[in-house]
Amino acid sequence: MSTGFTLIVPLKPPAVGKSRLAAVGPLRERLALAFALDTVAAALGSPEVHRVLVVCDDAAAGAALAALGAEVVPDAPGGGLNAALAFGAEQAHGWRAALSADLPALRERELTEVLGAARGAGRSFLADAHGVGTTLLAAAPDVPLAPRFGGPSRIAHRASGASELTLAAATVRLDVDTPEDLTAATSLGLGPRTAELLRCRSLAMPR
Ligand SMILES: Nc1nc2c(ncn2[C@@H]2O[C@H](COP(=O)(O)OP(=O)(O)OP(=O)(O)O)[C@@H](O)[C@H]2O)c(=O)[nH]1
Ligand SMILES: C=C(OP(=O)(O)O)C(=O)O
Repeated sequence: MSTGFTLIVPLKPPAVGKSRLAAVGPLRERLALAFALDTVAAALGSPEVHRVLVVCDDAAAGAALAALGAEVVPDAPGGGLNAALAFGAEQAHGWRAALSADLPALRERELTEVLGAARGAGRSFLADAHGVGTTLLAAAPDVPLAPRFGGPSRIAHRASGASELTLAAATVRLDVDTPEDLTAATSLGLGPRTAELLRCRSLAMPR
């Protein structure tokens, strides 16, 4: 069995996800997919990653992610984020980590460092850039992932006994929920698909 991680990446259908980005207008749906593509492409480049399993009900998004090399399974439980993650985790063995799909600045080197650090604990997590949520939750072989994402999940993961990872890893922490987060991710350096989409938008905008 490979010793690399299986990453479980949950993705809401882009047509309904990223609602807090409504202010960007009709580009929101394409941005949601571009974030996921940049996240998965960077993740697949990490030598710590053996497999990326995306849990998503949208056929077009699933096909685009599969073309990058991800495996895609439908969100069969349909019971929200933690149910989707638990379902994905059931289909993986060995080291597993849940990773948010909205990390458009993700750098493979930083993800590699975080996953390497996660091997020091049975179950561990990385808080988001705001220090409120979680972007990554990892578990050793035979340790249940027991995801508690959603809202103030940093405190929920701590309370559940997971160890908090303390690396800086700015690009792994920066999940984009709001236009302000998108500005912050742009400063860190966006992945190519998200950057291209924003470049086309700025060309289309009247000066
Ligand atoms: N498969 C699946 N993924 C989900 C579900 N809910 C959230 N996600 C994904 O989980 C990650 C974190 O979710 P959020 O940051 O809240 O994303 P979101 O729900 O698209 O954003 P908002 O509409 O602004 O709340 C993102 O990658 C989402 O696409 C779900 O019910 N099923
Ligand atoms: C799902 C989460 O967060 P958000 O909706 O803020 O991205 C989380 O951090 O657990």
